[in-house]
Amino acid sequence: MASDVGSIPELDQNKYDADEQVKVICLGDSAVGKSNRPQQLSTYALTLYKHTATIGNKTVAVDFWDTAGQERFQSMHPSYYHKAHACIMVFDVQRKITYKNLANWYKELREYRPEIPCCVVANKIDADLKVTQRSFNFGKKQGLPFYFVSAADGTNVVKMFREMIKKAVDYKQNPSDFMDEVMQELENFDLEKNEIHSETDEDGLKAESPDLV
Ligand SMILES: Nc1nc2c(ncn2[C@@H]2O[C@H](COP(=O)(O)OP(=O)(O)OP(=O)(O)O)[C@@H](O)[C@H]2O)c(=O)[nH]1
Ligand SMILES: [Mg+2]
Repeated sequence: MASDVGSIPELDQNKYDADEQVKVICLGDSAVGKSNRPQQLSTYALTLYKHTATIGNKTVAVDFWDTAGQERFQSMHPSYYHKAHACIMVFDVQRKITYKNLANWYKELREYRPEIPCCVVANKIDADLKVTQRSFNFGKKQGLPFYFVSAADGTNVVKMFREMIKKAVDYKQNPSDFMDEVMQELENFDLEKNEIHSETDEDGLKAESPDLV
């Protein structure tokens, strides 16, 4: 599924001067289709997909974090959750156990990231379109957005990713978790500091000037 992000027309990998930068993580059992790749040996525990999206008039650099293998232990390393701004939880509509396990993934997510936006994705609907008539209440109970998706034929993938990127940006700019508020304050502070430096440079007062160092 994550590899499909590359086909989003608004995404342009060459834009690096983004206005905002967010981290989005994927959670879910093995083989639900998080990476949408034919079965392969899990050589790397982590794959990072870097993309640039245009949301409104802003360019957003997105780091999509995807796992391979680690989720078989039913738990992720804390660094996976660190500073994530949104989470996409995936299950396979063909395998009930992957739906049941969402509760465990969600519990772990909330231990590390109590407030970030999260959604539930029912993947592989191409295998049996009838499933879209069924209701999967886990997401509803938690008040999470829900998407029927096929990573194989692309149904709803772009829509879901775009909506989650937007939510990630909104969250980053307006965090409801205290530590995240502090992080955002620090980032703004750094930005202001850099602006002051570049203004100073334009005035010809360079940092290497001996009396300023
Ligand atoms: N029919 C169908 N098959 C899919 C879809 N998405 C993924 N698959 C297949 O499901 C299998 C598992 O997909 P992966 O993307 O490797 O699953 P994963 O969740 O990344 O698995 P791990 O990397 O082991 O955690 C592969 O054989 C994919 O081709 C889909 O939307 N429809
Ligand atoms: Mg994978």
